[in-house]
Amino acid sequence: MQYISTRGSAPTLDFRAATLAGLASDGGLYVPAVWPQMSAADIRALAGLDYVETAVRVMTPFVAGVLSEDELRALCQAAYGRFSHDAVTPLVQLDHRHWLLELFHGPTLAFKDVALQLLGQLFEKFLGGGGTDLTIVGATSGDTGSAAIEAVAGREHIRIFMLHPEGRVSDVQRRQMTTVLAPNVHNIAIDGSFDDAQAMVKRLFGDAEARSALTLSAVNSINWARLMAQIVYYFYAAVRLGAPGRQVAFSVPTGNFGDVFAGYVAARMGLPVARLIVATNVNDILHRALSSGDYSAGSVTPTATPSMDIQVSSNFERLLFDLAGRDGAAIAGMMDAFDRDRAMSIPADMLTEARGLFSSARIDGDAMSLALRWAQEKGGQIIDPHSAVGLAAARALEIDADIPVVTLATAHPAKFRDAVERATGVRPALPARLGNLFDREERYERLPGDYDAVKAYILSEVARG
Ligand SMILES: Cc1ncc(COP(=O)(O)O)c(C=O)c1O
Ligand SMILES: N[C@@H](CCOP(=O)(O)O)C(=O)O
Repeated sequence: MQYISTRGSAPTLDFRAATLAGLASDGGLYVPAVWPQMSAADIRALAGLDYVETAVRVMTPFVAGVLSEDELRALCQAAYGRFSHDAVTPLVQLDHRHWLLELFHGPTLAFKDVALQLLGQLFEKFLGGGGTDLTIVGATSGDTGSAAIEAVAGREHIRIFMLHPEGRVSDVQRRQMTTVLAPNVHNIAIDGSFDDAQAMVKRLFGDAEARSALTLSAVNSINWARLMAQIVYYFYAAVRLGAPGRQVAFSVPTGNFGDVFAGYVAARMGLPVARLIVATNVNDILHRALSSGDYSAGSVTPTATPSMDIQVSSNFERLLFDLAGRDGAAIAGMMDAFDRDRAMSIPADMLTEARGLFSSARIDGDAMSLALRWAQEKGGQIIDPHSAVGLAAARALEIDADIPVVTLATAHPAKFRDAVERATGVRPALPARLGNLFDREERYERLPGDYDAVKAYILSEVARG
């Protein structure tokens, strides 16, 4: 499989090179040159397979030419052997038509582990012979940070710098990052939003001085390998609910558009996805884009769902690329204009096509709390606020009654104990696997929301060795 950039002018790469590159050199995002296809028979054959075997069948075409099926299987076994549930991503039924897909049974209790545990293995495999020292620079609104740090802490040939918006992640999320004291881990709290942090990361990739001093890679969902691993659980869930003989709808709490884009890829590969519901909090750029074509970024409003406090959704570019007929030059033009104006209008024909599969809803704090209580009272589940945004959207939108609706439960409720307690009266206990999180020493650097200051810090830390 070859990978091409959404902006059309970066070199075409194989899976290994695309994974190590993270972001394309023209500022675009890598996508497979073609979407692999799974026939109804291929999908039917997934019935009864465990998570690892499902992962191998779904991901093999994406790694073709770089990893054999057996190599991929070994990496998946190592990655998913660290999950606390045998099913890796179990389905839980809430009522006659609503289901939760629990994606938080990995080491850091959020869906990010599903991809980042595998990405850690891939980095190790690709750098195994030594030679290259990789500098990973990432931005997090809370969950990617700890999952990425967990996946690479202590690994040789890798250094990670993780930027988070100071004061805008939960105390559990912050401590999951800042109490990892491995020498290759650098946490940076910036004065700004996740969007500011993400913009700095992307700018670094385009900075000639930084590129000559560092071999950069990415752990955010701008890295294709992140999304590839997330496609698997759409197949795993849908097959358990009757695919390919039955359509399934998914509701996805959305921020950077990575998780729901993985669902889009599953649909493009042949999975019978009736609808993908893009559920946003009040930072609703994606809801506005999909409902009215208005893709304009306002400022970020802090909410009880901090991981989704995002206004510039990187992976939306990957959808636009497909909607524009894979015209890289057109996307480069659109994205340049967006960078300049922080706003764009989605052309009507592209919007109509997107709406054939995507619906959207904006869920405010009250609706989120109501969904938390509904899950508690009707479904017997204490869920996290992000998952509640997805559930609220799933219940608000009309989907044919015979189609099961799966809400992606993206984080464990214990990561957001205060918000869950406010809505439900229940304070979720921290799972034992987090250990003595609140007794451990924290270490992080505080920096202004200034690109030059962040770049100087990264370059000086790398130079110190
Ligand atoms: C708990 C949680 N839910 C939902 C999201 C949104 O996912 P995405 O950014 O892939 O849209 C995130 C962060 O990305 C998250 O951490
Ligand atoms: N919600 C994320 C934000 C970064 O998204 P990513 O999926 O692109 O890494 C977080 O928790 O950090």
